Amino acid sequence: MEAPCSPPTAGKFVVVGGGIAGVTCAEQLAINFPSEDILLITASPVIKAVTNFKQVSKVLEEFDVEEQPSTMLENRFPNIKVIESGVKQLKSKEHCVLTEDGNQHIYKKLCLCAGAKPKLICEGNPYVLGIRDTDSAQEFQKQLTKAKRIMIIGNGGIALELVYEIEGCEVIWVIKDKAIGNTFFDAGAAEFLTSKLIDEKPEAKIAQKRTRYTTEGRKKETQARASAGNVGSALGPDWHEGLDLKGAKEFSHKIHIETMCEVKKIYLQEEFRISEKKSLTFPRDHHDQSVTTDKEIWPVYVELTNEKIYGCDFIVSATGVTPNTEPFLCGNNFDVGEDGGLKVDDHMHTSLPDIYAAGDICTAAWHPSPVWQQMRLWTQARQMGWYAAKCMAAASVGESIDMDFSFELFAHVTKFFNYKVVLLGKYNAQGLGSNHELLLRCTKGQEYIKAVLQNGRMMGAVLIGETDLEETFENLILNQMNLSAYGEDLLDPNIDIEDYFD
Ligand SMILES: Cc1cc2nc3c(=O)[nH]c(=O)nc-3n(C[C@H](O)[C@H](O)[C@H](O)COP(=O)(O)OP(=O)(O)OC[C@H]3O[C@@H](n4cnc5c(N)ncnc54)[C@H](O)[C@@H]3O)c2cc1C
Ligand SMILES: NC(=O)C1=CN([C@@H]2O[C@H](COP(=O)(O)OP(=O)(O)OC[C@H]3O[C@@H](n4cnc5c(N)ncnc54)[C@H](O)[C@@H]3O)[C@@H](O)[C@H]2O)C=CC1
Repeated sequence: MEAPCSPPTAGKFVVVGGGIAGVTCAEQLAINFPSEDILLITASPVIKAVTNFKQVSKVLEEFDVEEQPSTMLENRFPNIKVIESGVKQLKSKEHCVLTEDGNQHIYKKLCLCAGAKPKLICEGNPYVLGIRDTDSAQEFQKQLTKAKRIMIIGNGGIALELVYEIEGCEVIWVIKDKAIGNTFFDAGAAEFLTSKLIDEKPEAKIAQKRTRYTTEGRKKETQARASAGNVGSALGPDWHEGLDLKGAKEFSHKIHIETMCEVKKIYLQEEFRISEKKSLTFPRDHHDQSVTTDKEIWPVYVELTNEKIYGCDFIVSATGVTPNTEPFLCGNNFDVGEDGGLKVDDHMHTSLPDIYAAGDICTAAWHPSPVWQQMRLWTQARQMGWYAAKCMAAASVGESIDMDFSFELFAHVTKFFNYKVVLLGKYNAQGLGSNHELLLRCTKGQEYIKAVLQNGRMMGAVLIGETDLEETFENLILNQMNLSAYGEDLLDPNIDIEDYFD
């Protein structure tokens, strides 16, 4: 029997999770309260630190992420103490968390930043892999080196990155939608990008921001695992840079896309043999030499809802994430969002006293700005962690603060298919209904620009390629200037629109 937690008289600020959200929150608390001890409890042996942070415009930001041993964080902030152990239970009434190492920790204010885990199409099948942290990415790479054909399910960030990066292996890409990349793009942008997939020649990568990983202290850490049952921190931008994503053969992209369908049934080899069903060969065009033959026997077979069956070496389920809430829910009456996250208000406060949440684990349940939406991304994890710390600090001295400016406008910079991609505001006209217009400019192989307008005001934009328009568009969305008079000039490449709005 565990001893009951003592009452919350001398509790500390406690943060759970060593990802971007948790580390940013702990750092900010440490700065605000230099004479208090801040406890960071994390299941993973390494933490994620934001370095070289640069505010490039009002809302767009750039930074590197370093995976570091937790001692580096403690050295930088002597008042942060890191405990490497998973939280197994939260007793919110007693203001106490219990960790797997058998200890209990009393908090005065707690911030839950335990991230999320892959939402797999089926649990417990050894041929279905998810990618989240360093361990799962390495396992995927190991399997890929032996693979002749894999299947990728899902149409979001991970799938987009994988189909472009994988070489030397046939890829069957199964998507529910008509066009690729539905979480980020409309059909027009998808068409612009698709030409890159058919391009057989690998091209030089453009210089872009990289996630840097420290090697210092990492040797023993790479062998270490997150505490039993827990995942490590999520990977971030350019997670695949250090991995050689090459299959068993010598060629670049070989991708077949099955659109508007899902997985109906997965058969193991023997099950499939008994079923006497027939699988298809890899679809090829006339000048294509297929690497696999009709005679191939695969470890696993997938029947799709369009009745087609393909065999493959393994399946990647890149089908989104589920917030890591289990250890915190039992016995605690949290309000939980439809996506399974802990609902937080505009001060990152959950529905329970003194408990905050930030990053992938939470569901933003405040009334958002008309041009902001939550997406489980690196930048939002940092912004939420930082703002949660500010709110915790203010509340502990009886003050209140205004919502941080970063939640005024959704802004995401990333790279897909070797193009720089900037997404702003309601970039896909999300929630705008039919009452909006789109302005488009596209130069094949170079750039794709889309502006979303409603009642003459810019509500969002997609900028693919080196467009140099992000700051101007960011300002136009933020100041909600009436642009009706400019019409199509707005995207005319012969007009320098920055001059218009200076
Ligand atoms: C493959 C991949 C590529 C991505 N690429 C991008 C990208 O290009 N751009 C972008 O913006 N975003 C990207 N993301 C998303 C981004 O990485 C996440 O949104 C972000 O890192 C979430 O941060 P977090 O701190 O909320 O959670 P996490 O990074 O998941 O951290 C959670 C932490 O909590 C710990 N933890 C979990 N359970 C417990 C427990 N019970 N007790 C104690 N500790 C616990 C974990 O060990 C971990 O340290 C990518 C994600 C993946 C998986
Ligand atoms: N460059 C970037 O910004 C990147 C961001 N990420 C982030 O990492 C996280 C995980 O990435 P993803 O797994 O790609 O999630 P995601 O949320 O980006 O995409 C999930 C995709 O899976 C599809 N899907 C869901 N259930 C399905 C089912 N049963 N069958 C078929 N398809 C299904 C959805 O329609 C969607 O296309 C996300 O938060 C994502 O935003 C990941 C990689 C790159």
